[in-house]
Parts: sequence; structure tokens; C-alpha cells
Amino acid sequence: MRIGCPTEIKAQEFRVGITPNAAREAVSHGHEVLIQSGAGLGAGFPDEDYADAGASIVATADEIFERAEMVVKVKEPQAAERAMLREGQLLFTYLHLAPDPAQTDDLLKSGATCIAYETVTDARGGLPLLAPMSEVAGRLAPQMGAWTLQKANGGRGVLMGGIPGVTPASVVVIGGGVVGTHAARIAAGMGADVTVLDKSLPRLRQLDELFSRDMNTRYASGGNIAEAVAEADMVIGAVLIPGAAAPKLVTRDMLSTMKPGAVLVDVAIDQGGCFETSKATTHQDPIFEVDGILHYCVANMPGAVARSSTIGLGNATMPFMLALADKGWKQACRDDAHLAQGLNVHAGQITNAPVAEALGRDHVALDTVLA
Ligand SMILES: NC(=O)C1=CN([C@@H]2O[C@H](COP(=O)(O)OP(=O)(O)OC[C@H]3O[C@@H](n4cnc5c(N)ncnc54)[C@H](O)[C@@H]3O)[C@@H](O)[C@H]2O)C=CC1
Ligand SMILES: CC(=O)C(=O)O
Ligand SMILES: [Mg+2]
Repeated sequence: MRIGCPTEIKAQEFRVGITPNAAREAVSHGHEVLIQSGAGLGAGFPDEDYADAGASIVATADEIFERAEMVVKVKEPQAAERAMLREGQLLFTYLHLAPDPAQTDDLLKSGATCIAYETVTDARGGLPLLAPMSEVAGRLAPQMGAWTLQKANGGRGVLMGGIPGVTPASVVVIGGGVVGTHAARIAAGMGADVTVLDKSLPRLRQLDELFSRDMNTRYASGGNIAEAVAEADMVIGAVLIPGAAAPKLVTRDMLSTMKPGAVLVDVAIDQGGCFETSKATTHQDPIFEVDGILHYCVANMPGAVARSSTIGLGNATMPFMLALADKGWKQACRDDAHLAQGLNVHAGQITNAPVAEALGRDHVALDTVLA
């Protein structure tokens, strides 16, 4: 198969969809790999690394989209990229369609087959292609929140770990999955007083077993969330219902109960955000204020640490990319029900039920598409 990887064009996105190691592996499986010149530079991979791996370097994204049978990326295709997608082409990348009807319409119109990293599942109920970036975003969240808490950025001026005689920051993490666990670990490591809320009691039990001395756990009832948010210096939003739009757990009314200059970090923004007042921001202009509360809502946080993130993402995507290239998407999805869960759009139809439901659209059953 001919596999193509363009340079990411989303603002301040420095990751790349294929690492030189993944390119080498694909070439060894007999595939042709096209890399746009400079695509890996932001992650520290020059063209020569790809050429050494046996890939061909091409000048433009147009050429990648024109020639590739499968396009492998990181972020959801931007409007200019969507215009280049064509019928029968395979797209393998993050999509996050639930909050994005405009992207959904373009993908449906293109006739392409689109497999979203974030809805591929595994046998343990996890999301193996989201997990590495959730680990990164989770670990970054307290760091970015701590920066936002600084006075010069409009924050409350509270130090995460406090000092002897001064209490530390109170950090509340809503959602104790991959993002939440990593965020809580780092916030606790910085010396903050950390509370994790989740709807899943088994998850809270696991966190308690792993970290009971470092953090408190609390059931995520509406009342508990409201109480915890009112006391917090920083709230990290880390909930997920796979494929679906994030539930709004902190309403605008609740902001008036919070301490002025407190910070909301909405990691769940790529699924529409779990705070009512969130709207997606970029690394160039990451924070805004509503009712005296600072919001950090960058939808591609891992792009800030592009090298670590690219390597982590590449480790996870490579076996799936190879299966798609070796067998073609249909056979690869027939052979692996977890990969099939990644199929979001095929030939003008939505193929993932939670995505369709979130958008208020119809979908076609996977069995029908894969028959
Ligand atoms: N902004 C960014 O750059 C990035 C954003 N993300 C996003 O972060 C979010 C979280 O991802 P993961 O941690 O991997 O998901 P996960 O599935 O590992 O964890 C989600 C947790 O939320 C909990 N949850 C669901 N509904 C809840 C509710 N109503 N109240 C409390 N808890 C609830 C679940 O029980 C689960 O423990 C996703 O939207 C993901 O796309 C991930 C990576 C980067
Ligand atoms: C998960 C995601 O949206 C990202 O890594 O940018
Ligand atoms: Mg404790």
C-alpha cells in the first residue's frame, strides 16, 4: 500500500503521524511511504531520518493526498486537508467528531474511510491510541494550570506545593481515567492537595489502592463536584464517555462559588469540554477568563511536547497502521473488533453509534459495512 504522511497544519502542532521507525517497519512490510518534506522537523526528525528508513520525501501536502491510499496524521484534518480527501482513500488519525459537525459533513462528503484513533478499543476496556496522549496531557495539565495560576497570567497567585507554614494549592481532578490519574500524580508530586472525583467506584478503589497517601478520592455526584469546585484553586476536567460529547459538569453558575483567579484546565475540550464556559484555545493564546475564573482549554496539549508525544503516539499506532496497510481496512477491521471500533465514517455514512448519537445523526451498523 502507498502510505502518506503530511506536515500537521493545526496551529502550533509540531507532532508528526509517522516516526522514522514506523516508516522503516512499513517499508520492511513491502509498503511505499511518502513523507512531506519537513513533516518530522517539529518532533526532531529531519527528512534524512525518513530517507534512511526507506521513505520517499515529497514536497507538498497536495502530492501526499493525491498519491496516498492511506493518509496517516495526528490531528483531525483541517478544512484545507478535508478538501483534498477523496473517495476510497483511508484516513487514520484523531478525529473527535462529536463536537464538530462541520468536520463530519466534510468527511461524509469526501467519500473517504476515516478511522479515528480515539475510538479504537482494547480487550481491557481501554483506548490504546488515546492513552499515550492522555498520559501526556494528564502530566502536562498541572504544569499548565500552575503557570495559569501565576499572578502575571491573571491567576490567584497560589504556589502548587505551598511552603512551610503556607498551605498548598487545592487541585480537584474530575474524571480519574488515564488523564486524571496522570494529572493527579503530577499535581501530588508538586506538593498540591489533590482530590479525584469519578463516577466509577471501581476506578476510585484502584486509585485509592495505588495512591491513598497522595490523594483523596470522592464520588462524582453533582453535590460533591459543586463542593470540591468551590474550594479549589485548580480544577482539571478529565472525563470521557468514548465517542460522545463530554457532559457539562461545572456550570456557569458554579463559577460564582469559586475563588477569584482560580483555574479550570479542561483537558476534555477535544470532546467539547466538561465545563459549560469552556471553548477550545490554542498554544498561541491558551487562556481566557470568564466571571473571574481562568480557563486553559488547549485541544492539542501534547503538541507542546512534540518529540515525547510523537514517539509515544507512534509506539501505539504502528501495529494498527501496519495491519491496515497489510490487509486493507476492511479485512483488518473484520479481524480485529477493537480496530473496527475506530471506524467513524465510511463512504458518506457515520459508522460509530456514540458519534452519530452525539451529532444527532443516523449511522450504519458496523456489521453492514464490514459484510
Ligand atoms: N486536550 C488534549 O490535548 C487532550 C485531551 N484528551 C481528552 O481527555 C479526556 C479524558 O481522556 P482519558 O483520561 O483517556 O479517558 P478515560 O476513559 O481513561 O477516563 C475518563 C474517566 O471519566 C470518568 N467519567 C465519565 N463520566 C463521568 C462523570 N460524569 N463524572 C465523573 N467522571 C466521569 C470515567 O469513569 C473515566 O474514569 C478525553 O476527552 C480525551 O479525548 C486526551 C489527550 C489530549
Ligand atoms: C488526543 C488529542 O486530541 C491529541 O493528542 O491532540
Ligand atoms: Mg491525603
